[in-house]
Amino acid sequence: HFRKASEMTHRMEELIGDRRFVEDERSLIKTPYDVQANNQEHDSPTSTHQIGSVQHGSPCFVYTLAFFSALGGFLFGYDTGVVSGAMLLLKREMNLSSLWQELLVSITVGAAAVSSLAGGYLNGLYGRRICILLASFIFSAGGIILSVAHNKEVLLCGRLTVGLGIGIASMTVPVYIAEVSPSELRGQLVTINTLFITGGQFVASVVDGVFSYLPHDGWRYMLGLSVVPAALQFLGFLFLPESPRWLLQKGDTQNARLVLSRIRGGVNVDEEYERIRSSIEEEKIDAGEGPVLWRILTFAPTRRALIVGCGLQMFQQLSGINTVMYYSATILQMSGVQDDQMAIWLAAATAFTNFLFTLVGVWLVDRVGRRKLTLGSILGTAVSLMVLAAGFLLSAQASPPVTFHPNDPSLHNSTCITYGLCESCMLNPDCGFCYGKNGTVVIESSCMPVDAASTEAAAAGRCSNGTQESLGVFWAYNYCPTSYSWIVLLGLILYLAFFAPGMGPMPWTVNSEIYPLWARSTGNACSAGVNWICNVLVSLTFLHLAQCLTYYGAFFLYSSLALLGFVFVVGCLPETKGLRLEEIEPLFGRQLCSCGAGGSQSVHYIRVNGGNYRSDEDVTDDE
Ligand SMILES: O[C@H]1[C@H](O)[C@@H](O)[C@H](O)[C@@H](O)[C@H]1O
Repeated sequence: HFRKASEMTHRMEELIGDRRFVEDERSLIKTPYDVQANNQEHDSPTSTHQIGSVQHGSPCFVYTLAFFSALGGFLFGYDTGVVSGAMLLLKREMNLSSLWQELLVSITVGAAAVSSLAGGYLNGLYGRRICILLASFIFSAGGIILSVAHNKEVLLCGRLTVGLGIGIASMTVPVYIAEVSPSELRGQLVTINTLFITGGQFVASVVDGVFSYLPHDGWRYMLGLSVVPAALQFLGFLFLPESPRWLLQKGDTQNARLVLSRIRGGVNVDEEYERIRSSIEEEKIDAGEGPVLWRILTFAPTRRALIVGCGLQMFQQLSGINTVMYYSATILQMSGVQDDQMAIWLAAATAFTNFLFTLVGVWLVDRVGRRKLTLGSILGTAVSLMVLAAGFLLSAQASPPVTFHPNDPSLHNSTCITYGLCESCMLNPDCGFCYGKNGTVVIESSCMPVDAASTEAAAAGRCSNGTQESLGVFWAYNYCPTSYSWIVLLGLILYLAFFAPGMGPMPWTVNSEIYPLWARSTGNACSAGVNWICNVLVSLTFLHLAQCLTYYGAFFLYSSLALLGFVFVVGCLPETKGLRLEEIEPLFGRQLCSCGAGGSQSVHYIRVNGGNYRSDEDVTDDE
């Protein structure tokens, strides 16, 4: 290896006449082909091209691989999205208390947090393919349990099972896609996984809408339908190959070369194969001793990558995406949609908007790059959250007063009748606002306890049959009638337009590429774990937060967190567009929080004497 390296060094010196491309003898040797490849990648991000002796053939097979893997993303989106509609039917049929409803929703996310962490270990040991097979098997089992459940305990068991599948899929799929993709398509293909997540959420809301017309057992179809994509993925992966990078790391060189050439359409893969192999050799020196997490934390470049990866995932969730999605039906109700069935369909429209703008992200990621896309997205997200908050603030200030306190003795113990404003009445989940209208002016309003069976009606009085427009009686649960609702609606649309192309997919995409192979499974497991933990945290605290800070306070808080995220991204996220996976680790060799600006393609990093990476321009000949 050493002799070959020296010969190549000499040849390169002859060819290019300087030492700019010559790195220390253990590291990758950049040939003029690499430079040409980089230039070509920038010129035409998706074209089929020829680099010296290396041809990149048709990416058809890679698209097939990405499709079958991204079914994992679809199931992630479907299973997290379908539950809200299913719950409307379930709570009636199984007589679920609010504690049970919360349990059934959050056990899935909690299980995903645990299994994403465990997925790192499984990935390293058994490979990406086995983990994807395992996840789709678990998804199928979970779907079957849910569709045949006859009591709430079995339901809980089913929801826990699908959560386990979601966690493993969420950390494995982006890694697998990144490892099989050619660098010029990698961003786009990994982002397709998030497109499938939001697609799954959209399909779930449509399925919810359709089966909500089926009062008995509709939920069985909603929850059970996930078996179809899960089985499809399982069958597909029986025939699809393992990641060549993982195979090489495990020393299975023959299969690694075979798979690589199959994925690249049978073209000459010598150069790519050699590059991966030499980078694995080199990593053995970096990797050191002890448990992987310890090695990641004690080696500066991987520690920095982990901070960036976990930080991005944390800020994705802290900018409140799942609250906004969950809350969209209410936001839309505030804008004047009274009918519940209509609200379900409008929530589907929100999910579709999220999906549509993720598609914009797929188109942009390899064109403008990860850094610019994330920066624009998080800044826009922060501003839209402010618009949302301002809408809620204005609505709260114009909140109609309670003018009528019913004298029904059965209500005397209820706190609802003590409120003086719609705003405070609406913030208590046990109460709703019952009112009449004179034109657009609210008249004869009262705050009433909610019916035990459904939030669509009051427990007593004029609104005990819900809204009856013909009688001029309106029931508002979770919102107040307001003339500022258009601002809230505008905020919602802006939020999705900014969040979905960048902050939605980029944390997953960036995490799939920033770790060296030895640290990739564990790094992704940790960052996916952070995503799920923050997801639980935000969803469980939202209602309490809204009660303490009111809605506008909560959204202002999310907006400030998004601004903090912007500062983090400015300082810490380097550009990885067009770089090969093996070329990304050096970007983290620089000091954290100055690497962002150093994301330029023209800087070459050199690991000096087996230690830290430095820009080639800073390294002296002696070093
Ligand atoms: O990237 C995804 C996507 O943005 C989803 O819409 C959201 O529900 C998930 O939490 C997130 O991880």
